[in-house]
Amino acid sequence: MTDAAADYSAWIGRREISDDELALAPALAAAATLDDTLTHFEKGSPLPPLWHWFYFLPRAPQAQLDVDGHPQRGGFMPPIPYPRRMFAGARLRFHRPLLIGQPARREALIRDIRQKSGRSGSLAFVSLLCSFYQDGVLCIEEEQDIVYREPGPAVARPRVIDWPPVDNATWSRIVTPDPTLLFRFSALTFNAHRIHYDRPYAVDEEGYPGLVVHGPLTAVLLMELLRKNAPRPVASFSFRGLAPLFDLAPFRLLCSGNDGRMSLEALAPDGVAAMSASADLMPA
Ligand SMILES: C/C(=C\C(=O)SCCNC(=O)CCNC(=O)[C@H](O)C(C)(C)COP(=O)(O)OP(=O)(O)OC[C@H]1O[C@@H](n2cnc3c(N)ncnc32)[C@H](O)[C@@H]1OP(=O)(O)O)C(=O)O
Repeated sequence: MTDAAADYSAWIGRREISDDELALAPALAAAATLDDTLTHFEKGSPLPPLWHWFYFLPRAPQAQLDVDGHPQRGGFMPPIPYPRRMFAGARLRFHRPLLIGQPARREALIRDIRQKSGRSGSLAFVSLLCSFYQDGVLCIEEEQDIVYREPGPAVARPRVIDWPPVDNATWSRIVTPDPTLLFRFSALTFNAHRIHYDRPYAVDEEGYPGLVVHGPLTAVLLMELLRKNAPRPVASFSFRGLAPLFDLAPFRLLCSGNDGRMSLEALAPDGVAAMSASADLMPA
């Protein structure tokens, strides 16, 4: 790989187009993984928000995977040399639901690449703008932040507290992130990143205390809490990963708000926020 201080401006503006038929099977597999036994899905059903992540899957041949399981950098993604890739966050606007069983298109654009200095060391953020179309109509706009970190000290195993009670106005859920859930989510997204299923790699190579929960999984679980309880569909959603979650202990999801402005959090087993998110519901 190249120098961390290298100029990656040639990657800004790069585009990648991916077409998919939005088959029924991935939606049924996602419903099983997310324990949704109530929603009936068939061809023509609207895809729940964020479930577009189960389509337009990466197609890098096995021979082109890097040691971490992601496609080698230097193709669509810039050849940033920091080895620790993480999904940092995203901001989405939902204009119209994608419909299952109909062709759709994803257009991805590298919008920005920024080098930053954080408490964990040097960071490089790649910001992707992804637009999703069906019948030529823009359905979803998503700005995604992928971060590459330099190696740092090993991350400590999380402390575990007893969860305090929540008030009646807050929707909450405790999630047990066991390896089967992480495996099924990796399979749904065709994400071969080894931190999510290869414990020796996650612990010995990347310094995590356990398997890492996918940021998009935590975001989907927060969105599911909203989808099952909110009175109206979600118009926009944004989230930021603050600290990794692991398969070592349950974590808690919280959602509260009013007038259609919702605040959401995923709390690590020690009670500290690991992801913060916000959502706006469609107007009444
Ligand atoms: C899928 C998939 C991979 C995954 O799912 S990995 C698991 C999910 N992701 C995570 O668990 C990430 C959790 N977050 C972190 O570990 C840390 O927040 C992070 C990203 C390493 C940064 O921590 P630092 O303490 O080093 O950073 P600072 O708080 O000091 O901030 C430094 C500057 O960076 C900006 N920044 C920090 N976090 C984010 C973020 N999540 N999104 C965007 N920007 C962020 C922060 O604002 C500071 O910027 P300034 O301009 O103010 O300097 C897969 O690989 O596909």
